[in-house]
Amino acid sequence: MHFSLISTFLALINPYSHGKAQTRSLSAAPKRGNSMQMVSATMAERWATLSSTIASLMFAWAIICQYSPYEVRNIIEKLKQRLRDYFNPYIQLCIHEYTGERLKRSEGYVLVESYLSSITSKDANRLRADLENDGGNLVLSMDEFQKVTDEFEGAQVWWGLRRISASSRTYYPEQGKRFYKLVFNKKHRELITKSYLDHVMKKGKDIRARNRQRKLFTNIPGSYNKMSSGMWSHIVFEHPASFETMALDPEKKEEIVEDLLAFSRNKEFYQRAGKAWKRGYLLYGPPGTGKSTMVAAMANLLNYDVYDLELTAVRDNTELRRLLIETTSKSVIVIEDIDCSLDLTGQRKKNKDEKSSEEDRDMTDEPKKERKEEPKKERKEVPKEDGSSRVTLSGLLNFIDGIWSCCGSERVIVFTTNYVEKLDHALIRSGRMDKHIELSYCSFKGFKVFAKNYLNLETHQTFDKIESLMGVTNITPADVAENLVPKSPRDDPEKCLSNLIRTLEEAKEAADKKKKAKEAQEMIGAVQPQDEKETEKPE
Ligand SMILES: Nc1ncnc2c1ncn2[C@@H]1O[C@H](COP(=O)(O)OP(=O)(O)OP(=O)(O)O)[C@@H](O)[C@H]1O
Ligand SMILES: [Mg+2]
Repeated sequence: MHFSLISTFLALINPYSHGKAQTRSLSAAPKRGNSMQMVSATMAERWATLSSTIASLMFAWAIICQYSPYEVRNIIEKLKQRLRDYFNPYIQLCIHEYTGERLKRSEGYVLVESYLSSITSKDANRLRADLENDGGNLVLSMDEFQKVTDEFEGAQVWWGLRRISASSRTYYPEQGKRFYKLVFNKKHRELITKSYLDHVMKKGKDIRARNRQRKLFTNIPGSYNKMSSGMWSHIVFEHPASFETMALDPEKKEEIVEDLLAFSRNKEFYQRAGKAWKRGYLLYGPPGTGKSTMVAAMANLLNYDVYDLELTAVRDNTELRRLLIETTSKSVIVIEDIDCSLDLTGQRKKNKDEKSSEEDRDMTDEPKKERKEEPKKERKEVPKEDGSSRVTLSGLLNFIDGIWSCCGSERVIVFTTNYVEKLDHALIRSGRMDKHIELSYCSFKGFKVFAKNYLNLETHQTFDKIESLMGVTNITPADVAENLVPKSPRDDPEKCLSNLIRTLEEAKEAADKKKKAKEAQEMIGAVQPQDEKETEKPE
């Protein structure tokens, strides 16, 4: 069968072949009795002829391709492609790594990469492990020229990573252009192009969100990476604080956690109510009571980035607005120690002073004409002329809930302060700072959280003493933590607890002394006027 086909083919393509003579010689061969030798000789000749014919054809094709006009070549190429498509039952879809002028990595490519990282490890023989952008988790992905199979609603698809080698003239000649190739059967076209690709993008987003490295941003110039193009510079946010490790009353802790979770899950509510999807928290209390720690715990709970806004480094209200615009969704924007960040109440106080002096003038007989002519603009917050920040209270109020605050969503704004009474009421009213959380001295319940986390103790014979001492002394969680931290390898839980008891006793003694001194002073104060009267009498 094969021989006849080959000979027919040769006869067709080579009119000068000796097909007939050879056929004749084949049929005559048995008569001569040396058939085997003859067959092999003839086959060798035919193979030689065939290969020389193929070589000639290829040569001719190369000449045609090179010297025929561009239009002809184009037509041939199109015909070839159509012929291939006609017989090919599969569809091929490419997702390239870079879009445009290599400026930006394609989001689709990144999501496919994330999606495939979940299935490649099962299938591909060669894997690649990459660190996430900021040096976080190792992410596995398939290496080049590997293929993995996936299935979706009964349809089978094949993914492959390919590379077109780049010319030496490109900017990244060593990299070439990478792309993912998806191959599937024509009959699944609808299913794959709609549902399957949606599924890939959704799952890719989920995986990316899980592997995402959260960032801590600051607006202090040149503080972190100087390569940062925007107004914020950042580092990876890796604070270990969590609500589990925070020493707080369990009820209070639960209330805060529920409030935060309700906020993050209430997208529909905010949309329905026509409110910007943001929430303000004011954390106040003495130093060392865990305000900054709680900000970190909030960000970790919600899986948000943190923007640490240093108000004194912001030049004016315009810059403040620009900073706000550059923040992303899913973030905690924190202004620490807001009472000492800027003299935000100063302007208002000044206005109040002006107002009161005006009222004073009203009391006097100053001519009314002059007062009417007083330009109104002078009453506005006047920016400072020196190099310091010119952010005003109204600028900050607008930052929190002005019209610009809606560009972006799912944002938590946190102010921390040691002196809540110093703050302007407008700054902390509901709608701006929706929830006020007081963080105070350590309670016994808070101490038990420390004992569990630091010393792995649920109960101990000293706990009663500690409870009674804590009832009469104020000690900050920071001080409790400091006493419970082992300072040397020999420090066991007993030692740490006795350290704490000593600190508590000392604090109690100091408080008692202070109290006695105060009482004595009050006594003196009560007695003094009488003495003074007595001394006055003889005079
Ligand atoms: N409630 C708490 N739970 C757990 N640790 C705490 C708590 N409060 C304070 N700490 C510990 O004390 C240290 C200081 O706390 P933190 O910096 O959060 O206090 P702060 O209230 O922000 O103080 P400041 O007002 O001076 O900024 C932290 O390192 C933390 O370990
Ligand atoms: Mg702090």
